Amino acid sequence: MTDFPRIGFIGAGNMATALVGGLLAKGWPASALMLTDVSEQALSVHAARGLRTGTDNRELVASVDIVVLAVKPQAMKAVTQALADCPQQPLYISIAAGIPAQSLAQWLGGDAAVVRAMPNTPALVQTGATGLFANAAVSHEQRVQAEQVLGAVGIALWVDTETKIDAVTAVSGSGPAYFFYLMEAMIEAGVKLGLARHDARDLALQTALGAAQMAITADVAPDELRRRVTSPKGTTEQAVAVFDAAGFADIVEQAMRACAARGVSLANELTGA
Ligand SMILES: NC(=O)C1=CN([C@@H]2O[C@H](COP(=O)(O)OP(=O)(O)OC[C@H]3O[C@@H](n4cnc5c(N)ncnc54)[C@H](OP(=O)(O)O)[C@@H]3O)[C@@H](O)[C@H]2O)C=CC1
Ligand SMILES: O=C(O)[C@@H]1CCC=N1
Repeated sequence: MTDFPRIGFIGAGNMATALVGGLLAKGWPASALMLTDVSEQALSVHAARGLRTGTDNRELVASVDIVVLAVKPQAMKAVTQALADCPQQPLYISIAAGIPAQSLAQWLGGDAAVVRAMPNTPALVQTGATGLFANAAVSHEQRVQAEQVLGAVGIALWVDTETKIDAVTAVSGSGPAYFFYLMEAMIEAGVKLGLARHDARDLALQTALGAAQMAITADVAPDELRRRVTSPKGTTEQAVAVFDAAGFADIVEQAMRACAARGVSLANELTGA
């Protein structure tokens, strides 16, 4: 094995593109990355920067150490069943929401080594957050490899039960969308308050970056950081009161519960459980 395991991505869409971009930026050699997709258009951006691309998933399995299954959950059964009789035994890393490792291993022929990973798109800029779960067929060396790949583009942590992957999906897999949604809303509100759109955008995004950076580096929790912004009888207090009156924390919890529940219902729909 080289220092950089060869990684093949089946599905060259949003998440695979974010992971590949993050790995390249981190110094992963382009020669160790390969992608397949049914869409030539999805592959063209990768081919243009010198990566190996193709449409034959079995050929990809034969030429890599790790196969990242990066198709939509709805396509996963057909994609994996078509690989069941491949003689090679790579490590499979599925990034699909919902689909259990046991179903994947069964579709892949029975005893495949499967890591379920739930990454997120900030992997593109090395600030990804990934939860990992390994089935019993995954060796210690393969666990290290999975961590090496996902850890190259952000933080990667193991969860001890597979059901927690749905919770990871609710927090960090889908999480970037929640923050983008808040950014969108803040920009629109800033414009309504009289700012030029580009100023509202610059201020909102820099504030998101600054708040995340502070929350990560501070020695106190986010609630204390919030209190430090909230002067008694001041302006922030008024904004927070409006959030509270609308049930902000409850809304966030309901949204995240719906997200995690969709992981479960996807599994039921797509595995016949
Ligand atoms: N987007 C995100 O933020 C995250 C996504 N995920 C998971 O990642 C997976 C991919 O999501 P995302 O990247 O957003 O989806 P995309 O639809 O952007 O990418 C999937 C790609 O796979 C292609 N594809 C379909 N069938 C095959 C096949 N048989 N062989 C090879 N490629 C095929 C699709 O082509 P076509 O469109 O023509 O069908 C598409 O280009 C999903 O399972 C999702 O749950 C996990 C974490 C975060
Ligand atoms: O929305 C989805 O289903 C995928 C999984 C997590 C983020 N995007």
